[in-house]
Parts: sequence; structure tokens; C-alpha cells
Amino acid sequence: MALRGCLSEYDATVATGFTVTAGYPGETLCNNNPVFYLNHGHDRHMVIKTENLRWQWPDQSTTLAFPDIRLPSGDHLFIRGPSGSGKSTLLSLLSGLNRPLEGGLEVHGQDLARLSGGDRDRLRADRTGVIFQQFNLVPYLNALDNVTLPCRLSAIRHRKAGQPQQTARTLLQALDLPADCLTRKPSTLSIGQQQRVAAARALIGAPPLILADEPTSALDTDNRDRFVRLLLDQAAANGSSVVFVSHDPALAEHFTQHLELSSGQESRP
Ligand SMILES: Nc1ncnc2c1ncn2[C@@H]1O[C@H](COP(=O)(O)OP(=O)(O)OP(=O)(O)O)[C@@H](O)[C@H]1O
Repeated sequence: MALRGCLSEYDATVATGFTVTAGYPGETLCNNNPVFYLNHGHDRHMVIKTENLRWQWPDQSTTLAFPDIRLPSGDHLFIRGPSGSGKSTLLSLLSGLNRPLEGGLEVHGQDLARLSGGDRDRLRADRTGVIFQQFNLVPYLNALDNVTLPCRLSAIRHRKAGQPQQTARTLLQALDLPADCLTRKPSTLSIGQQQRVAAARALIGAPPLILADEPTSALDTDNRDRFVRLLLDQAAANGSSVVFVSHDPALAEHFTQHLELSSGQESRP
């Protein structure tokens, strides 16, 4: 099916994690409002910098307090912690989906606490690829069109991808997706194949940061290790930093930095 005119704002938002603020049936979904990407002297190569970061969900009595993170450009960080320790919550803060309750949070040199929701969405669209735990593929788009979606939502990602369809093919091939899967819908793909599509979608347009939320949880050990290696190889080829969360300590060996979240969280006084 032709891509133009068949993508709702809802689907684009669920699939990519950012709100689409432009786009009508038949038009390319792409918000060209400029966000100014600043460099801050000695921190210009720091992709993520957090300090005393805290978050409290509405109606929850406990506060999630996160260890400080310093992630230089190109480094790969593994975040581990038991269920409920706040791994997904931390990724929602790093991606700008939620604004921190307290503490410092700089991503791509931007103070996320000071940006509006729309500017955080734009920053994420342009500079962060997200792999969701459930992949969030758009069910009525084939694998290739799912992968090129970020290029429709970000002029920067589109420009960096060059020819998005060709780049998507190259990425999916590098991630070992069989050629006959390229034009198939997600529901006809195995979990491992859907996972490769989700990874290619995060990688296209070489965003400086990839955030991955337990994308290997449904895989066996061999496929899990292979997927992590392929993902990190592609990220390294793009020069992208990676933050990968999992409860599985066996994956830690693939990463250059490690962070452990504990299950014990502070109670609010
Ligand atoms: N939308 C929400 N509203 C209210 N509380 C939430 C929400 N999302 C998460 N929480 C709570 O925040 C805490 C951390 O949840 P989170 O999903 O970040 O943990 P996790 O480490 O990713 O867990 P898992 O490994 O099971 O996915 C939990 O106590 C959870 O119940």
C-alpha cells in the first residue's frame, strides 16, 4: 500500500513515542519547527548527563531515585535492575516523554526540564531512536515502511538516511532480516523478526542516541546475544550511543558502561 495518506497521528505517536504535531491525510508527517541544538563547552561530547534525578508517578507514595549517569558520545550503557526498579521510567525520562520531578537531566546538551513537551518531542524525533519492549510496530505498514517512519517525522533523520527505502533495506539486511520479510506486515513476522524491524527503525537516520527497553525479553539465549551484537555493531557504525535496559545480567558483557538500579525506593516524607 502506498504510504502517503494511510498513517494516522495516533499510530505514528504510539510507534515512535513522540507526538506528531503536523500531518494530514496525504501529507508527509514532518514537523520542521527548529530546535536549537546547543553545545556546552567541555560537555559537548556528553550525550546524557543526569544528577540526583527523581520521579514520582501520580498516586504513588514512593519516589524513584536514579543513580547519576554520564554517557559520552559513542558509549554503550547497560542498565540492569529487578522488576519495578524503574528501568522503563528512567528511559521515559531520558527520551523526554516525562519531565523530571527533581534533579538535572541533560540529553544532547539540552536541559530537558526546561524544554516544552513539543520541543522534547522534536528533540526525540531528530536525535533519539527508541526500541520499545513491545516494539510498537504499525500493524498495517510493512517492514520497510515501518523502518522509514522516522524519516517522515524528522527532516534531519530523512536527510541523514539519504534514500530512506534503500537505507532501510541495508539496515534490515545487516540485522539479518530475511529478504522475503521486507514487504510483510508485522503480524506475519516472528518475534525475532519484529524485533529486527524495531531496531532498524530506531537506527535509521543515525540518531546520536538509541534507547532500548528490554527488546530481547522474548528471545532464547542464542538469538538474544546475536541480536545485541548486531544492534551494537550497527550503532557503532553510526557513531550512536546506546542505553539498553534489561533484568538479564548475562547481557552486561556486551556493554562498555554498567548501571544497577535497586528495588528499594525512597518513601516520600
Ligand atoms: N504509568 C504509571 N503510573 C503509575 N505508576 C507507574 C507507571 N509506570 C510505572 N509505574 C510504577 O513505577 C515503578 C517502576 O516501574 P517501571 O515500569 O519503571 O519498572 P521496570 O524496572 O521497568 O519494571 P519491569 O522490569 O517489570 O518492566 C513501579 O512501582 C510501577 O508500578
